[in-house]
Amino acid sequence: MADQNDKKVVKVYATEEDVAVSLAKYVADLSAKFAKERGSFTVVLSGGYLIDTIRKLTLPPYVDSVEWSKWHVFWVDERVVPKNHVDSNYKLAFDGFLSKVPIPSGQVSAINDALSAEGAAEDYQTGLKHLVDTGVLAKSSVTGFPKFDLMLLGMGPDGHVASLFPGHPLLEEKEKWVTHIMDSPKPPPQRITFTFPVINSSAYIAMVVCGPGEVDAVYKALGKTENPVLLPVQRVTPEEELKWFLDEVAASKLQE
Ligand SMILES: O=C(O)[C@H](O)[C@@H](O)[C@H](O)[C@H](O)COP(=O)(O)O
Repeated sequence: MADQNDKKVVKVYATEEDVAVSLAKYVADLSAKFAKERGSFTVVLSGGYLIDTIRKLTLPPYVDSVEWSKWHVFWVDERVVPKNHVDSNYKLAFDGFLSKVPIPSGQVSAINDALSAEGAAEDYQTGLKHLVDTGVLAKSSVTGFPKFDLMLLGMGPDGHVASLFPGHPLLEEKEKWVTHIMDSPKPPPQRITFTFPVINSSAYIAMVVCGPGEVDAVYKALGKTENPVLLPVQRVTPEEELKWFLDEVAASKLQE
């Protein structure tokens, strides 16, 4: 098996606008590749600024050229709140992205917001199993976990990804595909999240970080000094490629 570092690409763009332009092309190219190879494209979104950074996909040429009918959309994590709540990652993605592109609504897998955190995580996992059984969602021949085509992830200032926070026992989950957290240090406290075995079984991951908030975390994750304890983001190792999209501000400590 290739060294994980062979799969890591770090790209630094002058501005956030340049990141957005380049990210749209990356996503559109992968959409075309998987639509052709598999007949579907399974895309996982996170919350946070990521949704704003994929805005170019909602504009020409992509809004007209991407095969949106092949897309199946999921969330790497979701807050356990109603879908119309200001904290909902579904609402964030709907308002900023999904309402502007013609993805069939039946192919958008939101959490069931009528359930408890535990129930919603189980229900989401059951939905994923069904999609693996019907072949919409691939399965990793390496791990046996579902293999999403592309995850679009953001990172928090503490190096968290999804709702997997530094020092939290959920970092060690090895069996479940989707789990729940009742004590998220970032509000709101109740969330559901994909686990590392699922994140790391995906084919491609774009890690998108712009602006000043995560400068130290980017440096810890990608700088020359080794940390005694890995940040959650440093545990991210997809099967094909991990591509970091940084602007010069986020990468400023790396370039010192
Ligand atoms: O629900 C969440 O909290 C997000 O899905 C989370 O994974 C997010 O992507 C990072 O925390 C970065 O968030 P910011 O963009 O808000 O810094």
